[in-house]
Amino acid sequence: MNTARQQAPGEAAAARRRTPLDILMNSGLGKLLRGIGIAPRQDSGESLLDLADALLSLRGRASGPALASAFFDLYEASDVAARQEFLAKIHDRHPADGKAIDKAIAKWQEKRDDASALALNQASESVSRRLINQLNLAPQGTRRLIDMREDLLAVPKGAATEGLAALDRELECAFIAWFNAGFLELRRIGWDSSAELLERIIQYEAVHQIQGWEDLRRRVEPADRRCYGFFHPQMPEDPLIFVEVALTAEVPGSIHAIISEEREGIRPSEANCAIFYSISNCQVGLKGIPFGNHLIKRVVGLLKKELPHLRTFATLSPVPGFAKWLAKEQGKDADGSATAPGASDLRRLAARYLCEAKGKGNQPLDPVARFHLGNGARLEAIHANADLSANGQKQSHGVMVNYLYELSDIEANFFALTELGTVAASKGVQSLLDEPEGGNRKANGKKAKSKSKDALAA
Ligand SMILES: CC(C)(COP(=O)(O)OP(=O)(O)OC[C@H]1O[C@@H](n2cnc3c(N)ncnc32)[C@H](O)[C@@H]1OP(=O)(O)O)[C@@H](O)C(=O)NCCC(=O)NCCSC(=O)CC(=O)O
Repeated sequence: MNTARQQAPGEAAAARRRTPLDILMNSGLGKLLRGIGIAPRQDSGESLLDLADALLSLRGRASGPALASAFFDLYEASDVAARQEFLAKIHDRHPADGKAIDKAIAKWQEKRDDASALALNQASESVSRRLINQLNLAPQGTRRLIDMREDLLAVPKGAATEGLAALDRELECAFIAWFNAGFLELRRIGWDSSAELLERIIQYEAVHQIQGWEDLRRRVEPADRRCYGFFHPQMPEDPLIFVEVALTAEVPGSIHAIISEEREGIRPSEANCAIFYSISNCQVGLKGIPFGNHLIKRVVGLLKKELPHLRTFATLSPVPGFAKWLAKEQGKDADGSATAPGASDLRRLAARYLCEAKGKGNQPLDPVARFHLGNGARLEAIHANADLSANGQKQSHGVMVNYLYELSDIEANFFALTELGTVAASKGVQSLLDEPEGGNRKANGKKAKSKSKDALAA
């Protein structure tokens, strides 16, 4: 006998209209919340705050993960304004407990032992950090916290507050610990990887756009092509960062040689070089958590093991800030609309830009140079007409460069950059810098602050 009750007209629609908050409050958890005097209000920015309070007061109880899950259901069903309102208020809602800190300091001054040091540490732990740890217990908690930080980073600069900055610092600190490279899995991504993962690779590629499935296939399937990513156990089909590698006979001087449809493949046994030609961070919410350095070094290690005959590990990299810098040098609008000089002049100017132009903290101005040189690589070669795509022309007048990863030199290169402000550059690049001034160079008499490997070793 069918005992199912017929739904009255409109009942189904009413059920559909029930918000995640209604559902929560009608569940066992809702009863528990009411039992401890917490009754979230309907306005979702406020009810998120109420639910966060409940989570904090339920510390240590078995219902924590279920409540964390309910919190995220409500958070994700809220519009971006309500989500950001919650983020703006939550940190300030729970200021540090000054009395508890004073008491712990007094105890530390009296005893100066491990127990009082630990008590001081606990007393000064921010409530936001506790909340983050509680939320991480929800199903997919880490992934959902990353998305939450993406919301936080999207708050317009004008609306930034100290509370938001403090919450961001707490999230960043938690992520630095959870995404320590030691916990991450390095995996090869191939044509046989899941469709979900491959779709994400197309979406996340930030350097040389992937023009659909066939283009992707050319980058991950042939024996002389590799793609590797770092994965977190909670996000097995969603990479944190990935790098595309070409196995080649020689170090290439143009991107066409690597991604063109007509290129002729080689057998891995014939390859001398592993060329990193595209590395992309994937998760906006993990901004500031560095993975790239570890990824490149781990991939070099892996390839050396698999193909011990490989001699050269280098990149073929864009120079994204070059056209803008050149326009400024030439006194044109800083929109990159400078007239491009001839090829040899371009290489000389690019050498100056990469070795001498400095930004914040006296670091290389170009973001990609900052990344590779900061990893201890050496600026090896500069190529004109190397990226003829519209984007390549716009950002660097077609210039691309090779950074060389010579594992034995990495520490010295890094030291020279950070301690002396000196860019490690090959003899070829050095000679570009030494060419007499002319054309567009401003006569400022500045001496090149870069050294060849040999000069550094001397
Ligand atoms: C290169 C990275 C993996 C480095 O990651 P990090 O975590 O170390 O650094 P980050 O992401 O915080 O970036 C530092 C600052 O540089 C800026 N930045 C980074 N890449 C940029 C680019 N291509 N054009 C303009 N700005 C760029 C960031 O916005 C940020 O600015 P702010 O500090 O103001 O917020 C990543 O930045 C990234 O995915 N970039 C986009 C893709 C890219 O350019 N890849 C490198 C070129 S390919 C390549 O070189 C070959 C290869 O290696 O395979």
